[in-house]
Amino acid sequence: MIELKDIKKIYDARVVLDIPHLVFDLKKRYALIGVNGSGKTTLLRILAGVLKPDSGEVTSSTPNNMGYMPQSPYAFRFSVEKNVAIAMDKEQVSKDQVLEALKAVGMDHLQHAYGNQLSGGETQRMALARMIVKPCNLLLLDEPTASADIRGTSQIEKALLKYVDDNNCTLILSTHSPAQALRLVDEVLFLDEGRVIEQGSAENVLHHPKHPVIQEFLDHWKI
Ligand SMILES: Nc1ncnc2c1ncn2[C@@H]1O[C@H](COP(=O)(O)OP(=O)(O)OP(=O)(O)O)[C@@H](O)[C@H]1O
Repeated sequence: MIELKDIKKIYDARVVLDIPHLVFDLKKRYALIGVNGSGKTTLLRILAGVLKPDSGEVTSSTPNNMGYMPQSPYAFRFSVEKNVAIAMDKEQVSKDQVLEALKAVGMDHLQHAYGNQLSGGETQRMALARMIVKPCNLLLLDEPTASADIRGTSQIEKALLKYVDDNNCTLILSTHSPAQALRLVDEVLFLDEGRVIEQGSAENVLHHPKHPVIQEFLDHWKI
């Protein structure tokens, strides 16, 4: 398990993340949901170890071989296939593996294009291929389909689920889409102003929320 104790992140005297205690079960898949600025990225960055909390600690019961995809992934100024291969050590790189990862996210037709000339949705898919080209046991994804269209979203979700199953991997992602959380994860953590205000099965939190803030959030999704 991954355990967070007394985590606080403060910017300009404002507490943007305040998590007294939180446990992630390594066998489960989680979604962080909440409005803009509720602390999803901050929490993911602390879990990934790229941001230090101002207080508290994160501990893990097993060593983590982690993959972290930020909200705006980096695209290098060379080919898409090289952008993906860069995730691996030189001696490990196999062209077939790279192509397979690109195929899984529907990007194989762009393998020779320049990484830095892709659209936003294509860049996101390339970055996801970079994640899934190598095995890991903890995948942290910050809004992995934010720039993808409906077809891209479905391709990414399919590739993600397969990867997580094949690698027995813990998944923690942030999303704005309750429907996506219901498709992908076991548990939802709903964040509001830096606090987890509700946690439970995706079904319970998103179909039977206890907190009025969550109900209001969900009302915006009704069509
Ligand atoms: N480097 C920083 N300096 C000052 N404030 C910051 C910094 N990084 C984040 N914040 C603030 O912390 C709060 C939480 O930001 P965070 O990016 O975690 O939110 P989020 O839930 O991921 O939002 P979004 O849905 O827009 O991605 C926001 O109010 C943001 O303005």
